[in-house]
Amino acid sequence: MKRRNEQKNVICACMTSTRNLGHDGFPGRKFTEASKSENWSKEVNHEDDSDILIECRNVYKSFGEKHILRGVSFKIRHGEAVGIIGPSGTGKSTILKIIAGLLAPDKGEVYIRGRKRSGLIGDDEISGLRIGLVFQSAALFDSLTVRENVGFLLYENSSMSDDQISQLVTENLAAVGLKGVEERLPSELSGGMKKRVALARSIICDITKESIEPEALDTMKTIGNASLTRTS
Ligand SMILES: Nc1ncnc2c1ncn2[C@@H]1O[C@H](COP(=O)(O)OP(=O)(O)OP(=O)(O)O)[C@@H](O)[C@H]1O
Repeated sequence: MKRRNEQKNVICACMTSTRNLGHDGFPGRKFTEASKSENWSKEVNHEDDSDILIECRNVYKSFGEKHILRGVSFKIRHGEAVGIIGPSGTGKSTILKIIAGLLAPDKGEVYIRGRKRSGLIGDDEISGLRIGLVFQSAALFDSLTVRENVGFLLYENSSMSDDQISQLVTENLAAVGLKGVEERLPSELSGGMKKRVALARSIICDITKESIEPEALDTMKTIGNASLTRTS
């Protein structure tokens, strides 16, 4: 994954070798020395906290008797791209859902750009935090073409013409390395291509946010299972 723009920041949850972090001039930082979430707090000390975009403080989350997150604390700074690494079922997606406001923590706090997230994503007071999601399952609409999936929000909620939307869709697909797939159905794509289509859908929301109703943006953010969160 390469950073295209200094203003974009990406957090991802994945199962990948730690050696992939920090390559290609890409600032990687490892939270986890072990899979347990209580070890996620290890991080480099910075003197200046003014560039913190996302901060989790002592976050706890259980599902019934399963204590998944036990005091997770970390800060993510402007310009950083951070991978959360760990075995399946250790809570990577759970912490992303909490950051994005799809789940509430049992205890602890999440700050986005210094603002405490005290509710879920649909709450008025936190609208406009501009967190985009790409879902683990891609969460594409099976019966819609790639063009319709990526432009979904715009077709439904903007005043843009079909031609304008179409052009934006093509540009955003090209930005994620996909060309000539606009008229395909999701079933005709590989798993990786589906993920990139989902990423294009997330990016298009950000680029065109001025022309979209705020409530529609919130709706778009809540579909599916998050594996990657992007803020700008
Ligand atoms: N809504 C839920 N209800 C009950 N249990 C849940 C719920 N969501 C997640 N869990 C449980 O919490 C644990 C952590 O799930 P999570 O999806 O965060 O793991 P993960 O680290 O992202 O896993 P993977 O790498 O396999 O995607 C798992 O045991 C899962 O079964």
